[in-house]
Amino acid sequence: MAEKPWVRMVTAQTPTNIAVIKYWGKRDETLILPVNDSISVTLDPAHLCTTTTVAVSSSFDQDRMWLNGKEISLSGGRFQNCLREIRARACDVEDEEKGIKIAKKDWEKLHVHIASFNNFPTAAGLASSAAGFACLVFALAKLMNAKEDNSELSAIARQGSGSACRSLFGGFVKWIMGKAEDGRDSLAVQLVDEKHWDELVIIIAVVCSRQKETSSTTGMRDSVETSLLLKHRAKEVVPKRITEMEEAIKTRDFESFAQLTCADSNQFHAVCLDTCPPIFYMNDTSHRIISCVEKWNRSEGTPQVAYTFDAGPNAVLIAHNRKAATQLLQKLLFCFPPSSDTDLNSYVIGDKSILKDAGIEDMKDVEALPPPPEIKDAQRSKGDVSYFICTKPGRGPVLLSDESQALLHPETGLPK
Ligand SMILES: Nc1ncnc2c1ncn2[C@@H]1O[C@H](COP(=O)(O)OP(=O)(O)OP(=O)(O)O)[C@@H](O)[C@H]1O
Ligand SMILES: C[C@@](O)(CCOP(=O)(O)OP(=O)(O)O)CC(=O)O
Repeated sequence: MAEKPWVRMVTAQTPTNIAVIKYWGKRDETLILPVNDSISVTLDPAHLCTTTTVAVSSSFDQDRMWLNGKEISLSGGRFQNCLREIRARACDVEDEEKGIKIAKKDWEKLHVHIASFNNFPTAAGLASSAAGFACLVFALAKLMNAKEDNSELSAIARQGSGSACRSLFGGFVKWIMGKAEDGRDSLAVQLVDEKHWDELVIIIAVVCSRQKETSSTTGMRDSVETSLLLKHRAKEVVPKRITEMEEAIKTRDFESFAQLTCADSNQFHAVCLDTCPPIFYMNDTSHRIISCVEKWNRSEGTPQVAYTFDAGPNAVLIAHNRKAATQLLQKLLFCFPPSSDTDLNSYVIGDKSILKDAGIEDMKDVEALPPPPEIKDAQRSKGDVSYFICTKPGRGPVLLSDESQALLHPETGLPK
């Protein structure tokens, strides 16, 4: 090792993902092994992503982490499992430019600093844990020169949070549940990359929620213990749906894709209701959004939009193409206009070009929107949606080589 204090850093950016065939239920709580396969679409990191810088230095005396600028404890089992698994795969590192040489055996003694930032709200039902653990594992693997490919790394990220394993790839991703008791075959694989079906547009309605939600971890534990519907779903329903979903994605068959996505989201929430005590993740606004999409799809004769809801009230709406997304946004803004003190610019974020396509430039345009003809006596309710995010399927993790994007100081290894 070099004699004078040195810091080696790596910065990575990782997307979040939304499941279209849901993971719900574990067969092993510690290793995080699921009761069924799941499939997700990765969301464009331009709008929703985690950036993580990891640093190693002989001068660090303990592992430390800062999340969104605040120091957090790394003592939790999930962080410890990820750190241990990555350290076990560390290899020799040589940085000639900085004169740093770290031998494989040294990694056991060296400590790391981690700084992470989510460009979207943390723990708000937007899968920050998925992007967060994927980014942590990916960045540490690069720092420690681990030779594992992204599928192998996904099996480590899985031990941070199950859904995190699917954030190691872009496009559409399948988490294979695996059979092995030690979980080595429970990992993610890419089905197709983000270019395969690039006409899809995704609009997320971040729904105001007053009630405290049951965490996914607790919720799925209760479902495994009490829901008979979950047993039936995992054994009979999901295996068939996985095959059909893979085919729909491969052939870009939006009709089948939408039917499967909506049905699977609804069944997941039915399992939550079938759990004792029952879990309510969706609220009235979520139900109104479903009804709005169902009515429109029905009136068109063929689905224009698919909806899916995770463990919270937020709606993720996947539109067939830009035209459908434009019409969808008009309908959504009619039904859920911003409250009087919110400006349009902060109400529709992400890819704002869809707003432009919809001919909406200011609040006057929102007020002038016609009611969706397929909804009888369409009501307008202000303030039920916090904001909308317009996005699309996106790429997997990347390394950021520009040091100015690092979250840790290159000399001290402390947050900038
Ligand atoms: N960038 C990050 N790096 C590492 N861990 C993170 C990061 N962001 C979030 N986490 C972890 O995930 C936890 C939040 O996960 P939680 O499941 O409560 O919310 P969520 O993933 O945002 O929402 P949901 O799972 O309902 O979609 C945080 O407390 C932290 O432990
Ligand atoms: C409803 C879901 O979003 C559940 C995600 O659960 P988590 O991955 O957050 O749970 P843990 O593995 O306990 O961390 C469906 C999905 O993403 O497949």
